[in-house]
Amino acid sequence: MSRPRRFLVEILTAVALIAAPFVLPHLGFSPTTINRILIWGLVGIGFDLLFGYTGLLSFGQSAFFGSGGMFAAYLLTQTSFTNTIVALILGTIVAGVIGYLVGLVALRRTGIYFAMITVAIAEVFFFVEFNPLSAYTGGENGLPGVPPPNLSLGFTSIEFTSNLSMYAFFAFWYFVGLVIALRIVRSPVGLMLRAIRDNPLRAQALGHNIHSYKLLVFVIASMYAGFGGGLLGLMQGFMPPDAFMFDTSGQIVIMTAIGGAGTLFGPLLGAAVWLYLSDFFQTILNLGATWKLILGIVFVLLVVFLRRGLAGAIVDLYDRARGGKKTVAPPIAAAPAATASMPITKSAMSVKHKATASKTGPILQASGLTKRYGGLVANSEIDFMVKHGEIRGIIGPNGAGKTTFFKMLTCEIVPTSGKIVFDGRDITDLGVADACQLGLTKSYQINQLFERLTVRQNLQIAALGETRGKFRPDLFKSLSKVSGLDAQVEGTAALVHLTERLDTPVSELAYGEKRRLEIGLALATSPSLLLLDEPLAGMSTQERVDTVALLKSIAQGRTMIVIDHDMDSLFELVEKVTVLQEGRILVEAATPDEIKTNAAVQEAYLGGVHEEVVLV
Ligand SMILES: Nc1ncnc2c1ncn2[C@@H]1O[C@H](COP(=O)(O)OP(=O)(O)OP(=O)(O)O)[C@@H](O)[C@H]1O
Repeated sequence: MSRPRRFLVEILTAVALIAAPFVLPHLGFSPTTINRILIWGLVGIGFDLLFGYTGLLSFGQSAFFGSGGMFAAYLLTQTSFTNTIVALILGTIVAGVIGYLVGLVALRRTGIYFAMITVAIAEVFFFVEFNPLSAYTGGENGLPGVPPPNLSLGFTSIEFTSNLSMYAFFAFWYFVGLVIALRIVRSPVGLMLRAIRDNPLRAQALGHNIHSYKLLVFVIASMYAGFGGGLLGLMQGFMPPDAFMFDTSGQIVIMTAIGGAGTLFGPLLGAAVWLYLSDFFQTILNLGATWKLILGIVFVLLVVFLRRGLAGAIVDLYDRARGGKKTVAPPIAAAPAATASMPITKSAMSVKHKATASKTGPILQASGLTKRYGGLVANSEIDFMVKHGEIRGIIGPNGAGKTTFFKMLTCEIVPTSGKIVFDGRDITDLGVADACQLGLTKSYQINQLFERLTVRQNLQIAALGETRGKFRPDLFKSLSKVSGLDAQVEGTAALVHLTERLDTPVSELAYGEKRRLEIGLALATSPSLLLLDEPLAGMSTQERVDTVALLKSIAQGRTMIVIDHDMDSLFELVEKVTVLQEGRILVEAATPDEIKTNAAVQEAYLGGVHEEVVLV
């Protein structure tokens, strides 16, 4: 992409920021409202990274907004400190440190529990500000006398006192905040945040430390809030105590919901509408106390009718004006299925396997593996071994414990007792991300994809675990500059015959394609041992034939364990088969022919009918 096109968003934003103070007053915006919009827009960028991109709904932003703002205001009013920019930065750091400590606690839970913890934290900070720390925060009086922004150049100092100069100061920082956020969302970390939003469990199973990424974005959002709090003090010449109020957190959520989450610009648009309407109802229409009621109704209408917020509605309008959304993908019928005759392309051959300590002998050994759920024994005393280069099948009636066994092998669940050794290393107590990093991963019985992202982004998420390890805070690195990523993604797409669909959103794929992508995600992590849990589940007859052909091509030079109920297809693929029944091993490592005539297996499947049957 050419440089101007790559920076189009930044350029358009800069132009809009320059034009705003000349255009908005004609639309009824007061200078103070315009500055407030920038402050809320900036705080909202951090909140959008947390909520819109990562899916973490926090009601605790007031704690960081207040802490950062109060710290900067305290420095500027109660000490001899005069440099407003350094005070802002120090306030931002304080908010970040507090965000880190709060995040350590709050991020231990997810969903509604996380949201509730942040509500409680906001209330705790409000109390602390008013009581134990009132000597520093001014209690209910706040901190008056905050100087206007200034810029010390050594030989001279510029003061931003007029409306326009203060706007320029705030607009500059909004722009800096936006550019930083754009870099973040275009980095590998940005993609990881979206992966966590869409499917945190799969992101973890692909080798990523999702807790660290969540903590990182929580701290970033706290810093944006802290910086915004500092700007509020400078704008008003007074740091108000209500910055800590729960209402502050609520406003950020409301503005982001109106403007559109996951857009970065949504909070700015939301703040513009929200603050404009507040002013309009109170000062122009003189609605008295009823203005809040009307504003509430407007909020409900906006959120109900503009599901993707104002930013989403603008994008939809733009698409419509251009004659509908362009689909990059060919129609589903044109997407090639995998066939036995399809050659493995050069790029597919380049998909890596992780190196193992040895190349022969056992790669995986489980001994005495048991899993109990209360009184139910899902797996009991399983001894199991797979050698390098082997393709092993696992069969067993429904509820035999096959999936539970896979979950223990990939460290997704902890065994009640027993031991798992992978490539000479005891992995029994490791987590699923560590197991994946070592080269042991699985594809799921029920698709676990990142539905809102494209096929390319899905494969990138998987491949990033391999190229970057469990966690790397490379916030400012472009995704396109991660070495080896494109080759791994394109190679894997070729291997699972999804090259044509790389830029198609997963939600638009056919079922068979999704199953192939499910396998592709596991392959893109470069596993040295690949586990496939019912890869043929839910497929039509033709799709099964195609997928078996695909699995045969994938199996070349790999070590794999495959669970499936379709024995005809499985027996075509594997060399040895293990049979599970009621959580125990019934037959260990027999050939498909031995399995077909094994009386115990027939009894397990047919419940005691002792005749030779063809198992299907
Ligand atoms: N999280 C859980 N809590 C309680 N019981 C569980 C849990 N997961 C699995 N089980 C039980 O453990 C037993 C084995 O389940 P599992 O899913 O491993 O069997 P399976 O052989 O994979 O079955 P299927 O072929 O139908 O997928 C079943 O009785 C199941 O109900």
